[in-house]
Amino acid sequence: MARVGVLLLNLGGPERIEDVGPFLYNLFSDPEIIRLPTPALQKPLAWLISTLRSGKSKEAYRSIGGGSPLRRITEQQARELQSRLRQQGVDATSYVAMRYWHPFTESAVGDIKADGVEEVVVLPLYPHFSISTSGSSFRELQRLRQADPAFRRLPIRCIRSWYDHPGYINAMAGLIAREIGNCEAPDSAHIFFSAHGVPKSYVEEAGDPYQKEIEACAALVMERLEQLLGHPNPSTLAYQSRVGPVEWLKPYTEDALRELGEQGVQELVVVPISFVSEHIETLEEIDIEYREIATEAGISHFRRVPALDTDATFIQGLADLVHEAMAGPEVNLDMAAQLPKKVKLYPQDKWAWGWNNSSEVWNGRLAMVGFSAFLLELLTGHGPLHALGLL
Ligand SMILES: C=CC1=C(C)c2cc3[nH]c(cc4nc(cc5[nH]c(cc1n2)c(C)c5CCC(=O)O)C(CCC(=O)O)=C4C)c(C)c3C=C
Ligand SMILES: [Fe+2]
Ligand SMILES: [Fe+2]
Repeated sequence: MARVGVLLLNLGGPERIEDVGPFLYNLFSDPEIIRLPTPALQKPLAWLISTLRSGKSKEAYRSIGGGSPLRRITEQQARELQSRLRQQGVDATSYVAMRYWHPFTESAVGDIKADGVEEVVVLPLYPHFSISTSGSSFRELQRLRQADPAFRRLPIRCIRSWYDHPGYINAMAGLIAREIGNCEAPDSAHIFFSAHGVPKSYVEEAGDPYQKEIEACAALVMERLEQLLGHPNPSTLAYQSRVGPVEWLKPYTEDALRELGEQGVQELVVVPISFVSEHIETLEEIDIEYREIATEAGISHFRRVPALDTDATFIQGLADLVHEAMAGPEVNLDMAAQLPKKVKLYPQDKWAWGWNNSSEVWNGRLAMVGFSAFLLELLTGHGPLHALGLL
């Protein structure tokens, strides 16, 4: 029997307050999170944004006990999945690969090689594919594989997304049904799916399938829930956690909550749909910020369905996914990261006159150069603006 390494991908989170700044710097250094036309500006901008954001982020992490529980929960999921697979006769060892904090992807790959694993199943702990999450981790793994012949030789089977897998859908519907059971009026409780957002351009310009997968997933969960409860409930899907000035997927969670309040909704059951573990966005953003907004909007009963964490049906669902991947063909990282349509992922370089893609790119580049020069002058205290007496 082959020794199988099950590589679980996740985002990672700061474990202590001092980690918040460096964690944010790693996150914003990733071109899959902020896409700049000029790669040389990625690191300076990551430094600037992480410095500006870290106060707000630190406050949020302080309010949930000083750090993210993501590593602890992901490692627990990994242990439970490993023992489930071993009980089912698979010689499996699970590994956790975080994208922006410890244990980093590189160290998980080092452990896989040291343990003499013979084949790898890559399982993102994101049910829905997004360029910014699974896509980014697949690319990171691709870079490591290209640089390392020993890793490249290992057969690899990647699971791209699993938003419609019965194990996951059943587990989600089961948790929601339990929460509905605690409601004052179970038949009319409003189910509110709050998914993590992404910038709208990811979907409309880069062809990110994330929104489609979220919508299909919410519909499947509602279908299964109706079977479990024996009645339909009203539902809403909205997107949370917007960062920065650009437009993200809509409706935004805060706006949808206010609208439901205006419509007279009294009892809300919030479902964190794109997350499979508790973390800052569930514990702080939903439980504290959105609860406050909902209460102000007149929603008197605000309940939140817990994240799946180590729910037994969910862990069995993950084990099924691994079995199915092992029985199927090799799926390499390129295949897993592929987008359905190639739109303007990296903007064109060729110059063309007029108000078009190319002029937008050059406007962007010139603005970035100007902005960096301004930043440099602010930091050093020397430059043309000082010479002119403007700074
Ligand atoms: C499906 C899940 C996620 C998507 C999609 C996603 C996209 C995305 N996120 C940011 C910016 C930030 N994300 C942060 C933390 C964070 N995000 C996710 C999940 C998704 N992100 C997780 C699991 C975590 C870690 C949470 C923890 O407990 O530590 C943060 C840091 C926290 C904060 O300051 O709010 C930022 C910033 C962008 C820009 C983006 C899409 C482009
Ligand atoms: Fe995020
Ligand atoms: Fe957030």
